[in-house]
Amino acid sequence: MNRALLGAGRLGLRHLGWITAGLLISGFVVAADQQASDEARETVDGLIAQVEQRLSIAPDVAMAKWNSEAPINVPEREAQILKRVVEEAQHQGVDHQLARAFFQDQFDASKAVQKQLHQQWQKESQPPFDNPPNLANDIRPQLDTLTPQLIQSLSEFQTFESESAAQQYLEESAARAVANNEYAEALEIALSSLRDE
Ligand SMILES: O=C(O)C(=O)C[C@]1(C(=O)O)C=C[C@@H](O)C=C1
Repeated sequence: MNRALLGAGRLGLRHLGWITAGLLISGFVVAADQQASDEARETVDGLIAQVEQRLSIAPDVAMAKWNSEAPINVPEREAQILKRVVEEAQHQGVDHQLARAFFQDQFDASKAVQKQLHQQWQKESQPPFDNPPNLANDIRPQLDTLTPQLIQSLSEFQTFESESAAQQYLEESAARAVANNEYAEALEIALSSLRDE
């Protein structure tokens, strides 16, 4: 074998070594990913679905307030919810700072949807709606039902949040949900403290 051939052979072997190492490492990474996200996937998807469900109530809130001309921002109602959130979080062993930040995001997301719709209805000179949903009797009780369910999901999420594979899955799943939601910017707000973890 001449020198050139020998050199090419050595180079080939060296490359083969790197390629094999690369394949092995990526194989481990993929395997680790699957293992972690297998269990976390359901929790993450469940939590995102509940966040979307809560946000899907915001147009009803907007309709009720369009008719009643009540303010979009109601700090005393937010404070009342947050008080229960902190109590329930303590009860379920959820970090109350995360719970507070998460619920504040939900309020901010709802307000973003309400503002967007009110601006749109203003432009369209929308008259009051026929049979609007009732804020006190229908809508707020629906939101109150979701509160402990969201805290339960937050508690499950906390067991995975330090796993990078679960975070990565949350990132992918959240991006997908945002891309498919009519109120993308608001959903982005609603998921922001989870993605910061
Ligand atoms: O209950 C209302 O009035 C709402 O607008 C809903 C909601 C919430 O998401 O829970 C959002 C904004 C308000 O500041 C208070 C509460």
